[in-house]
Amino acid sequence: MSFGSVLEDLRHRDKVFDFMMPQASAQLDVSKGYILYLEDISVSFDGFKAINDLNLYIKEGELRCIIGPNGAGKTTMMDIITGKTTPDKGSAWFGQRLNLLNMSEPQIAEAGIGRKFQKPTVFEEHTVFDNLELAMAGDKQVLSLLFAGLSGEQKDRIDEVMTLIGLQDCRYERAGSLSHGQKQWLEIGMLLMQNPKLLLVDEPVAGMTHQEMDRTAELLNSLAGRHSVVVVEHDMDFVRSIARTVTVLHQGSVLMEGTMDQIQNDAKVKEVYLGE
Ligand SMILES: Nc1ncnc2c1ncn2[C@@H]1O[C@H](COP(=O)(O)OP(=O)(O)OP(=O)(O)O)[C@@H](O)[C@H]1O
Repeated sequence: MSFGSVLEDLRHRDKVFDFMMPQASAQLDVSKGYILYLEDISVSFDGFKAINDLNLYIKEGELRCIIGPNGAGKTTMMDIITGKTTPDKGSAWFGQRLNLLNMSEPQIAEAGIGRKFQKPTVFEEHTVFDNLELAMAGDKQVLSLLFAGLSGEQKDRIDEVMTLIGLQDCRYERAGSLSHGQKQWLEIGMLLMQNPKLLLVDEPVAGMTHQEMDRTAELLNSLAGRHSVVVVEHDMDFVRSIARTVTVLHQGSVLMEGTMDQIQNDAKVKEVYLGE
């Protein structure tokens, strides 16, 4: 990776700064087994209640899927967790000790909440390896990394993540030449370089082939346990293939939580969500 090309990217890509957060804070306390608590959260936009007394609890290490019709409040909920939107009322805690409503977006990222947006935003001109290297660097470390090179431990970490996301054979390929699915995995890998405790993933399989979807299901399943993962997804086959617990949002509140079978057989869900 050349110094000039990285500076060029830094000039043109605000997004790079998201990848340069230091690793998860030591303050996270999950001794009660839960990593996220959202309680009685409401938020209105111009008088319209996008989130309405929402309660949601995520256990440490769990993989949760959130579904719901358009406008149910899924994106707004993610925005509240990451500090982009401040609710009108309610509380949001990351573990027992970190009050998300008192933290800025960078502080929340630094504390260990990583978010993957729907559209992949990898550095197209850089290789897979370099993308992961850049993602690993803290904002003060990027220049020293360029000059001093990587330690053995850092190289091992990049290799580990590259294998996890299934791109070990593409390490020297330009990210721009990867398939859509591979770019999505690379971006998940870039998030993992920050070692987040909670990963929020927005519609990961939109636009993927069936094969890519299967691989993504495997990847997200393999992350659960070491990370807590919240996936917002519209594709029901995919949700069925990964989720143990599914939460249905409707009009800014939780309509139901349960297994996919329970949800698909629930009369309320059929009425409001499946339109039956
Ligand atoms: N900044 C905003 N200003 C005004 N209204 C907003 C704003 N953000 C969201 N909304 C409204 O709040 C409601 C919830 O939107 P949100 O995007 O959270 O839903 P969603 O479940 O993510 O939907 P989709 O599945 O379509 O992405 C929608 O009616 C939306 O129009």
